[in-house]
Amino acid sequence: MTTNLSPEAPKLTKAPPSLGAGRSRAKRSNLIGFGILLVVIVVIPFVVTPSLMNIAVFTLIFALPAIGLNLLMGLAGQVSLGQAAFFAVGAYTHGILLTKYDVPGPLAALIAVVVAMLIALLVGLPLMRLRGHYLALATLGLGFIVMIAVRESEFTGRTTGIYGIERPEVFGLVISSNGLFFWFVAPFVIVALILALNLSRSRAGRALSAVNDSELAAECLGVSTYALRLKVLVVSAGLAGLGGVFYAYQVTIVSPEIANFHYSVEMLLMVVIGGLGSVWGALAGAFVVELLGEGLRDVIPLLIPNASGEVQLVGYGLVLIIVIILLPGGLHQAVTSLLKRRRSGADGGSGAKNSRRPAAATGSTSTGATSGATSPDDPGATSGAASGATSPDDPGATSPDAASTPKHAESADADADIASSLPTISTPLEPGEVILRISDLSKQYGGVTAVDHVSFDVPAGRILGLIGPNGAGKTTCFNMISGALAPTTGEVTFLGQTISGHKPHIAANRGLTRTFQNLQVFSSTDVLGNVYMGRYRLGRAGIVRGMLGLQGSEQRAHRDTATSILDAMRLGDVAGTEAASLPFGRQRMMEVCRALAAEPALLLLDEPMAGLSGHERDMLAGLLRSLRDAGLTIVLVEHDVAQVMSLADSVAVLDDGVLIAHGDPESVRNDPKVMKAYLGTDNVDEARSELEELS
Ligand SMILES: Nc1ncnc2c1ncn2[C@@H]1O[C@H](COP(=O)(O)OP(=O)(O)OP(=O)(O)O)[C@@H](O)[C@H]1O
Repeated sequence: MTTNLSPEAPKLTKAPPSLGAGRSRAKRSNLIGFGILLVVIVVIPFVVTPSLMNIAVFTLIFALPAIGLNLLMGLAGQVSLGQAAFFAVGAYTHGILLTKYDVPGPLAALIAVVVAMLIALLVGLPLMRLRGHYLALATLGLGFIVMIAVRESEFTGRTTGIYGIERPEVFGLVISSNGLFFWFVAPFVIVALILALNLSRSRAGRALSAVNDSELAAECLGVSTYALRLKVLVVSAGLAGLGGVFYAYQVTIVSPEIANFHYSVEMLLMVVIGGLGSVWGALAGAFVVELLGEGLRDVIPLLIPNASGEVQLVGYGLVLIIVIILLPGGLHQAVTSLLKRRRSGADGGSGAKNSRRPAAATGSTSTGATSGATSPDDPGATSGAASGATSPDDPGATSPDAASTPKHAESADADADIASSLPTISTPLEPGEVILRISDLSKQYGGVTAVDHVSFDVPAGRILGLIGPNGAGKTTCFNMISGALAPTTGEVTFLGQTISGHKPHIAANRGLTRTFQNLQVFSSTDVLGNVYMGRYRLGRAGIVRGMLGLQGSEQRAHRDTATSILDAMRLGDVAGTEAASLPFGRQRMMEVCRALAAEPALLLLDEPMAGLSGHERDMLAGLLRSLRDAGLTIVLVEHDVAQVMSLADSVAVLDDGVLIAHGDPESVRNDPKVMKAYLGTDNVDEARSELEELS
């Protein structure tokens, strides 16, 4: 059963974060980008015509809200249709403070940005708890509220707005010309670009990308989706507010129209044209939309005489549709595919032979989202992404024995030794003490009782096998333990604290990690990026540190650990490969690596052997034994009864949601109720011989 917590991410192609070889290439590209930008900024005021200068100034002004919106949509997966509201709040606050209260410009700007952020916080606090497109609807409403409020209020100048805003002064020099103003705004845009780039590469940025791939998996690794998204909304509004400040300076009049839906559509268009998730794309998109706006202003009156300004929206709408259809990854996709083609032409295709190189992270942005494969809009999508590797297109994947077994088969001893190369396990309990208590747990789906008043304890440092026929309620039980589902009745306590009814990150941050029956792969990143995400709960750097780029050493340490886990688990050769393109068996092993990277005290494994080759099964079984011996507690849902019986210290059996047996493997194997559940016969001798055959 797949549970997906987030149905709301947009389905546009998103620029993927790479943690493998593409990372240094991205750094180099950014440096080149900033070099070019600096030259352009210095040169433009000397070479362009006044009308182009005007476009250039508005490009920089609107790049700020566009960068913010891009963070919100591309990184946090939240669509906002009201970015103009925060822009307007910034512009109005700044204008009012300057003209009515004579507040110095820098202080007024700071207050304007803070006010925009506070309003975003107020809007986001209730909304970010909801799933779906509520933020889009609410922000759309917010735009109308701001527009009507300023239009109706005397304080904000009604329809006339706030006028008489003077151009800023820097060291006594009035920034009067467009060229000077362009240079005045440019440093702020550069800083915004740096902060946004840092954020998208940071621990928080990677977590948000992971949330967009699979909210459930990210939450189960300790990511608080709500808190992260709320913070990004606030940052995004701050950038919009800053854009509003410069807008107020530039036009010197702030009127209600700036909160108009029209501007929100423009900002949305900037993000989509630039490429969702691409920080540079937001700047490029701002330029294209400003240019387009200027063009449409000239063209529309020729085509439709007496057309109102609103008709321009039709033009934007058409461009939006064309871009979504023809270039879902926007300019970012166009540029990266071009560069990739040139690169592969330059090395005569030799790059493809290097399996450590990320196949898509460096260029192709299309894999996950164009197919919708990782969109949380589609609950089956992530497993689809995973199973994409098992499709008939990938024959190797459907026969994992052939595809996923490393050529150099290692000895069983070496397999069992893997555990010693993994992060140390620290369980705060003595072996045998209760680490997980399940009390009277039930789950009702309408008339279906998936789990029926189940109670059992899991002792620390042991492997508990949870078995049962199809539909017995095993996954539902797992989902309630990990927090993916709220129980109808009952309680789950982990390390003495109640975790049931809380979001999965609560249990995850206490040391409970899980894998999934239907794989939940973070398909927007590479294999290393997936395992790196397992380290999330052990990191400390938040959004601010991430934006300031002050988490390098923490990231390096986690990346090194993730690399050594992959090496230990014989996946080092695919560290830089796009995760969703791995054969099914290796994806499953990667999920196990990701879970182990979290250094859990309790590991829930949902059918970890499914789809593995014989060698991989043996390797995993050896690994689980070693991990148990090292102190890790494991709860294992598995259909391979023989494996469970040989691995588990105790076994719990569910049938039709009811716990029908719980004890050591031998007593469970001989329990008539278990035999009946599995084999449908009360005849103990007949059942026993059939069970023996099965084992
Ligand atoms: N979201 C849902 N809505 C309605 N019924 C559900 C839902 N999820 C699970 N069920 C039902 O609850 C029961 C238990 O399902 P669950 O997936 O937990 O079983 P399972 O033991 O994990 O099965 P399997 O081994 O086939 O994965 C089944 O009858 C299933 O149809």
